Amino acid sequence: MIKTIDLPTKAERHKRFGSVPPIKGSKPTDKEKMPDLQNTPNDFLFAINSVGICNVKHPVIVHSELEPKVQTTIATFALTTSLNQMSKGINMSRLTELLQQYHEEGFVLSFDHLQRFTKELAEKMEQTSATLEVTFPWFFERKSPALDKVGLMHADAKMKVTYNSDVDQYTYETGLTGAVTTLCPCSKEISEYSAHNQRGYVRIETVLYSDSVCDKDWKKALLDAAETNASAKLHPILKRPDEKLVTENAYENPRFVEDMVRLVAADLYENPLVKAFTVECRNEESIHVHDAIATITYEKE
Ligand SMILES: Nc1nc2c(ncn2[C@@H]2O[C@H](COP(=O)(O)OP(=O)(O)OP(=O)(O)O)[C@@H](O)[C@H]2O)c(=O)[nH]1
Repeated sequence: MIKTIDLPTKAERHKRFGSVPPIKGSKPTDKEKMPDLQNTPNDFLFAINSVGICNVKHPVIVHSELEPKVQTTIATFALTTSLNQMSKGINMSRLTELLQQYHEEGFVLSFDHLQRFTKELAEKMEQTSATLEVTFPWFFERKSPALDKVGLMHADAKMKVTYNSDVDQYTYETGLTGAVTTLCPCSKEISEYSAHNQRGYVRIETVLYSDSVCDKDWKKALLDAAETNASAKLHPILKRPDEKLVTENAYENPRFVEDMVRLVAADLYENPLVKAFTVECRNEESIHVHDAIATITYEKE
């Protein structure tokens, strides 16, 4: 049997919980009559390198060399501009206004689009430089090594584009963090049986040559650099024949964190798109409660 409660109306409930009617204010409600504090000129002591909004979640379309070739994913944006010393603030609403405009046109995360976006952003905000940074989970199909069982994996990808109107130039950065298996060479060497192994996280950040930004799938190149140098790849689905292969593969390719970052660095060095890079490997050690970590930063010029 349903119990009945004699509830007051919603308006009465709100009143009882403290809501009060709006006052008849004296300040203007028309946009034209409102003071524009952000655009009030004065000497505000310092120019600002970067001001804007971050942690903005938005759906985007991602193209990929791997299956699925087209996917919709949720990205996290940071949209910022520079600000000169004589302006109090930027017009922040214009940042999300532009994001909505691109969303309505179908926002594909290509360097082409991001390049257009940052230039429009700098113009719309009347500032010399604008930066768009976007991170998103990128999904790709992975087959099991023996039985070809297909499942979806993901890595965390990042794109960053900065436009500088003073020189009419862009900078392009990419990033990817992927998980791999690493098996300890020392443990393999000294033990009668087995070797400790763990999940390692490879984080790669790159600065690309401006003239090299093209249709090539940079995500796949960074994923390959991380995975093909590891003891073994991770898989969403493994049957017994697959598991045997993955286990043996890891044993055949032991890696310290130092080995990982050096080998990934060598692949990035050989990649003609990459001008500078940072590679970090962090192993969640299975024989410790702490992690092992190594980093290399390198500039080709
Ligand atoms: N500059 C600045 N704006 C903020 C800050 N915190 C909040 N705001 C935003 O400022 C918004 C007003 O946006 P503006 O773009 O300046 O509004 P507007 O001047 O009516 O917009 P335009 O017509 O495009 O010039 C509010 O909705 C707030 O979200 C802050 O710390 N700095």
